[in-house]
Amino acid sequence: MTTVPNEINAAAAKNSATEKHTPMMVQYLSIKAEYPTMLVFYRMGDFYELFFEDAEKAARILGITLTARGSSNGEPIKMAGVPFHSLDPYLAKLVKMGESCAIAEQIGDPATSKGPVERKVVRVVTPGTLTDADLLPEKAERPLLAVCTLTQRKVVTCGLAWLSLASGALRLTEFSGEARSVAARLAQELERIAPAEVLRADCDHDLFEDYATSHTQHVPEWHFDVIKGHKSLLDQLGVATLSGFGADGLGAAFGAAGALLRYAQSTQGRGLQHVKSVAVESENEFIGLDPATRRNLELTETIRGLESPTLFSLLDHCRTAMGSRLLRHWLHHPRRDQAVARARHEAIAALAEFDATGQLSATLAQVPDIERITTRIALLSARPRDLASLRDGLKQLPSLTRQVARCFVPGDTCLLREIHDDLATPDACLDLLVRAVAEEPAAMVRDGGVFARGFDAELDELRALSENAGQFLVDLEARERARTGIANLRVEFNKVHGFYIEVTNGQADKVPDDYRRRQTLKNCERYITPELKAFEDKALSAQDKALAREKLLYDQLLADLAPHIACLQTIARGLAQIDTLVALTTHAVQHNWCAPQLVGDPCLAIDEGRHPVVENQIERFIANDCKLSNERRLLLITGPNMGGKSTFMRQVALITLLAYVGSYVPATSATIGPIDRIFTRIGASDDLANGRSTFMVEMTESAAILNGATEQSLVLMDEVGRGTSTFDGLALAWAIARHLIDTSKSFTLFATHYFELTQLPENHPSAVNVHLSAVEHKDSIVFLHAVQDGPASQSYGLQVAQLAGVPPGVIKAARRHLARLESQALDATPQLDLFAAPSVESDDAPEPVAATTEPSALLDLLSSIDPDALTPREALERLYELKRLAA
Ligand SMILES: Nc1ncnc2c1ncn2[C@@H]1O[C@H](COP(=O)(O)OP(=O)(O)OP(=O)(O)O)[C@@H](O)[C@H]1O
Repeated sequence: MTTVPNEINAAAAKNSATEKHTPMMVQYLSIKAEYPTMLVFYRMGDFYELFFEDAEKAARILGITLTARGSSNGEPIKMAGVPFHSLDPYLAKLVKMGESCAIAEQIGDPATSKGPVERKVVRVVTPGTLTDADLLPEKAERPLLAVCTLTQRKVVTCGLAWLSLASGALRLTEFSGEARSVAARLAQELERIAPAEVLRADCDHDLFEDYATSHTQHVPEWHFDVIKGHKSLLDQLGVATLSGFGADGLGAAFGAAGALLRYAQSTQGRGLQHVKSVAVESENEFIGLDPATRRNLELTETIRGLESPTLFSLLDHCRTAMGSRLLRHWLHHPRRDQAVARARHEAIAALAEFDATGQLSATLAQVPDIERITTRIALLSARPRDLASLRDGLKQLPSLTRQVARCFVPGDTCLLREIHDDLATPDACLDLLVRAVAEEPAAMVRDGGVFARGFDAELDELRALSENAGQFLVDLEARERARTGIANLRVEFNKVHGFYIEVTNGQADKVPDDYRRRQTLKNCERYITPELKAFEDKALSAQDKALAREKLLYDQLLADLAPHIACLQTIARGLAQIDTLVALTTHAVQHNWCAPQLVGDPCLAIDEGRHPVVENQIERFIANDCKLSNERRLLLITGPNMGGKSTFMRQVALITLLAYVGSYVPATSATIGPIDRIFTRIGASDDLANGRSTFMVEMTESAAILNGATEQSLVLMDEVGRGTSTFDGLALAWAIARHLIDTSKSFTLFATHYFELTQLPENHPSAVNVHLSAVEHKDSIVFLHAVQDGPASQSYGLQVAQLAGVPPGVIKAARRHLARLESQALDATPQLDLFAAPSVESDDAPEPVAATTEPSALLDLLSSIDPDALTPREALERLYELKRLAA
């Protein structure tokens, strides 16, 4: 984390640091004092150099050589540099590591400068304010987020403002409560928004304890002033009131917006003319997904942090980066409003029915990232090739709208119609681009050749002058050869000496008087004539003038495109939506997914559901039903390890999520009622970085579920309680399940290895036992992966261990120990028999299962067994015998 000192500190640092330094170092240090937290790249000739600690840090991160160059103030100057033409890949790497960089260019003229050439920071690159195509990931946003907290009578209000500078999307939200709950919500929001950079007031500490992963900038508290923030939002959006954006009544969020806009503008060195609207997100807009759930469901990242296989990598058939980014956003932001999802389902149905995906995909593949190009136009950083590809992309719009129009009835109001209207060709903008930009322009304006012929008469004239040079030189060469009689005379040009006539030494006596010597080489002399000199002046200045003219025209072109920014943003939005819908349709059609029905009554009825990612990875996936309703709210899922419990639970959550995202789902039918949150407590993982053990993580996540789950929540609980001792774990699992049934009344899938819990349904009719089936075959076990009614009959733990390759000796010892444990369990109370009643004191805990057999019969049998003489199979048979006696 870094701190920006106030101006006074910066000035003091500057004064003391600049004593006894060389003039160049004085200049460097004064620039550095203005950007104390950033790596300063200082332009020197063909290199950008970093000095002192910056050099050490850059050398470490970038793997470049650290050298020393002379000394300043008695200290050797540590230095590391990168060539100017390959700056961007280095910046990309630094920004990825969370560093911010300031690029200081030479802006003075070396010829007229006394002392070091004047330098100025012309570009600031920070993780959350990137717009460069080379520095940004194509398929993800890198938002900048500001957090403002206000406390009044122990109630904390937390306002968030976040901006994706590359797209211009600005969003606000606000929430309040007691400090602890606000901190938890903040952690949740930070996980959802995943900012690349966070701005916070330098005095604001408490709420951030849990969250230190993204790059944090501390800025002065007064940047978060609520009234000033409100004013800067009004100015930014060019409106007199924010009511139209649903932002009435916000406070802290305005403070955050103020700090955010100030910071974003300062990094760009200019206003943000593409940020013209703001969206206010309310707490209940989206289906709540806590950080653990986002991770467990592997939406965009696997639990191990890989990019695939995830739900996103599976569905991302998008042909544009805009579509991929929107798909990623949709997956993390399913809306509670069923109408939004339903509109998308209808669009998918229409695209599939009219078989429109193939053609649309092919056309979309020709479309560039119009969203980001538009932003670069707004920030005046668009390159000539951006404009050429924008032009070519806009030319695809008529074909796209024709294809979309096939899929709805004229007069219909539907999502496809809205998209169709968004994709109307912006004729004036396209016409300007077609007229202005050369078919294949140079990469940089400074190289010339950006504008099309016929766009500007003056430019065409200047170009003609330098282009006609070729013919003039050919003619001149012929004329001079004839005049002098020197057959091998040549007229040529080089960058250092300009135009010249070259005559070999053998012909020197034929050189006329008006030839002036320009350069002497070993075998020849080079001359200039008054005629050639006059031509040279004209041609070279025409070239310079043409370049200057192109630069001027380019600035003008960007200014002329500015009024089209809003319209281009609308087009980008339409393109992203149609691309995402086409991708979802493509997957649905290829994998036989169905349209889910979203209904008002509480229910979750899935027929033949599959796990979208796993079904793609294995040959024969067994489809399973899941039925939940008012009367059937909790499924207790038992079954062997590896039986498919986690897969089943995750698939139910993913199908629910996909339905609300607006996608089709992997099932033959799915009817789903209102859902407000999805909670998951799956798998045990240590969070050692935050000092929390497996069990602590498990209980923290369980606590969040018990406190947050409602009747409309979907809760997945996988083996809760296994992180502690058997009795503690069992007791906790029992009590948690009961709370979910009686108090939360959520739709719950509860997988457990504690067979005692399978007795819950006896006293709680809304709980139901199901199990994943398996059969024993010879000495091994075959998983059927089918969900069936009733509890599992046994757990097959040892068989699974054997399958996993645990050495036979260990398995044998485990069998012996198991037999011993089970015989002890028959003797002792409380018993360890996994089918016996729990030792939990509970008003409705089931009665202990009474042993109906005389203990002596059991003991007799037990004492007759010589465990060492038994084969594993015989041991198991004895075990069953014992159990039969005990039943
Ligand atoms: N419905 C299914 N059809 C086919 N294969 C499946 C199915 N469900 C799961 N599998 C396969 O079984 C493997 C184990 O599944 P899963 O992890 O869900 O089991 P589990 O019961 O949760 O095990 P544990 O109790 O050890 O966590 C999966 O990796 C998958 O390959």
